[in-house]
Amino acid sequence: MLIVLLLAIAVVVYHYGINRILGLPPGPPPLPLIGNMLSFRWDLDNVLLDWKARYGRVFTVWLPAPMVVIGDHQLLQEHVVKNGDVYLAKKNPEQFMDIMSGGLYGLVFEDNDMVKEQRKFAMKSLHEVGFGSAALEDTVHNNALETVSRWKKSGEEVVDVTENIMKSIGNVVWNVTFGITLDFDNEIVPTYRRLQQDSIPLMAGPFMMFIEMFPFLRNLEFLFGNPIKKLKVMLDKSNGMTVDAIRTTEKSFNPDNQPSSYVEAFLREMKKNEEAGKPMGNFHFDQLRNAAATIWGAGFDTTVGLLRMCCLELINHSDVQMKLQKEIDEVIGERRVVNDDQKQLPNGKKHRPDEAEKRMRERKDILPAQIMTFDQIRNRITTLLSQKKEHQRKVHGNRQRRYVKLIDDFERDLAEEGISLDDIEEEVDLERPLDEDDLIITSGEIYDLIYRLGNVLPINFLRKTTQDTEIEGYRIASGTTVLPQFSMVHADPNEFERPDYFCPDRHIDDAGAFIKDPRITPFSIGKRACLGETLARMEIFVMFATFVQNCHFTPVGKVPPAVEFNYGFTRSVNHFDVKIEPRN
Ligand code: HEM
Repeated sequence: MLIVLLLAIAVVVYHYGINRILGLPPGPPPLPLIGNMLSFRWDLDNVLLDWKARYGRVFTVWLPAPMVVIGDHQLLQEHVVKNGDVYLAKKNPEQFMDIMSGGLYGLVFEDNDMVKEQRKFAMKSLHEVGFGSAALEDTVHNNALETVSRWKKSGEEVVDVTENIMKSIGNVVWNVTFGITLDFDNEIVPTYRRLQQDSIPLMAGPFMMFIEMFPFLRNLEFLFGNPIKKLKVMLDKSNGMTVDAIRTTEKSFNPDNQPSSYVEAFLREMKKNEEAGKPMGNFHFDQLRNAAATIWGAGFDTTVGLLRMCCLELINHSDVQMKLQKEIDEVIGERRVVNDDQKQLPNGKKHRPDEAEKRMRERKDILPAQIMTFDQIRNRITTLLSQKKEHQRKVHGNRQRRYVKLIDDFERDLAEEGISLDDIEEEVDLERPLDEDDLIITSGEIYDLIYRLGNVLPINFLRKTTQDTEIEGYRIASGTTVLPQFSMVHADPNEFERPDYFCPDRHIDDAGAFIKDPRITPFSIGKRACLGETLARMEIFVMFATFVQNCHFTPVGKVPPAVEFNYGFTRSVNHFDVKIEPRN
């Protein structure tokens, strides 16, 4: 009787499809227990794009639990961005978090009830401790300079760029997280990275995916080679390092001072609650330890991986490297690279005199030679243009007109406010007009290579709908797991011609100007997008432009190493060596 019943259920499920029965969008038929796991590959986007072509812009995949996949630019904007609150919650990996953190804490997989509060606090604190500030940019630039000065001395030696990039980025993020300035050659950063790299294959392995669906498997881990026990040993070490760093910060922490790191901001909040006799709520030590570990972990390997990939691509595309060098020589020359080199001209709306004054006060200490008046800017642009060769004149002509127009608009806006240019001319930076529009090839390279093809997260974090909603006519019930797979857009041939092909020119228009592309969203979208975007964009630009300005990268042998990836939660290029010659 039971067999007949099971057979009848199987026939119904086969005939109607499990997705339809459960009210989910269509998708590849899943197998019992393992769903669509047989089709799983770490470079999942190509598999997902095939399914998108077959089943439509929204579809269901079982890996091994069911999830609704959205990998279409328009749909991501219409739903995940516009209905942000519906996609605010994560489908948290509870078993994994129990093993790693002892519960749902931190800033990626924290309990959904604390997301709004903790994100808001983190954003405020990170801004307070220096995101977007000249001081932090200075730290990044100093680390970039230390890196290139070591590379320049490498002579005939073969260089693994990872070591110094890792130290640079590690020092910056450690500083932002704990307020501790490490020696460039400290042991903490490499040890942490080793632990991170050794634990990722265990964390991202199929066993972890299955225990989320079948938690009882945790008791049978001995059958699978004790992955949890092995993982625990490494996690205890890295958690211990986080606790040690927090304790060091605590020793010098003074709640009356402006916090210099996320940990100090958190400690101040704890103290404030305690003094006001308020319950500690979510501002307790477990949350502090996990949030600090998240900022450190999320901000470290992602940026290191992308900068390594840049160096590898430079030796694979020597033509691009030459163009980048030429552009950086012309636009920046030998002066220090600043993040504002990639920003738009001040248009008078964002840069009111008080703000300009603040920015210039911050900058004056570090960039004394670069302050200029508007007249000097006009003169400089004119001189610059007159020196250009015929084929460059067209591009620069466009830019000159744009600069002069922007300056005129700025002047008019100020006049409306009763302020004259003379009042603020002292505060204008010579190099500000030499912006993203000038560093066209550099910006195109960063956009196409790092932001479109870089793809550090092969599978984005899963969300869980907070209320019933509808996508493409399908009713999506509250609590449904959704994968907002923005990287599918970057790899979609319907969006980008020959998407696998690295091509900075696709971001440059016919008039030679750089165009930002809203379809490229490497920091994800909606209300759970990356919290470190401001820092990451600055680090990448300042470091990368400083590398190109100072070093020439060549392959060790005749043939450059292949661009191949290793996968875990994150994706990064395999080990490679280069030779580096100094450029100045
Ligand atoms: C180039 C470097 C980076 C890239 C490409 C990157 C990308 C991402 C992506 C794709 C997410 C997932 C968003 C989602 O769930 O939809 C994320 C989350 C996050 N990132 Fe980044 N990130 C980078 C650097 C950083 C840095 C420097 C920090 C901090 C200093 C940081 C902190 C975080 C945090 C805290 C989250 C979790 C946000 C949440 O779940 O609410 N990231 N990042």
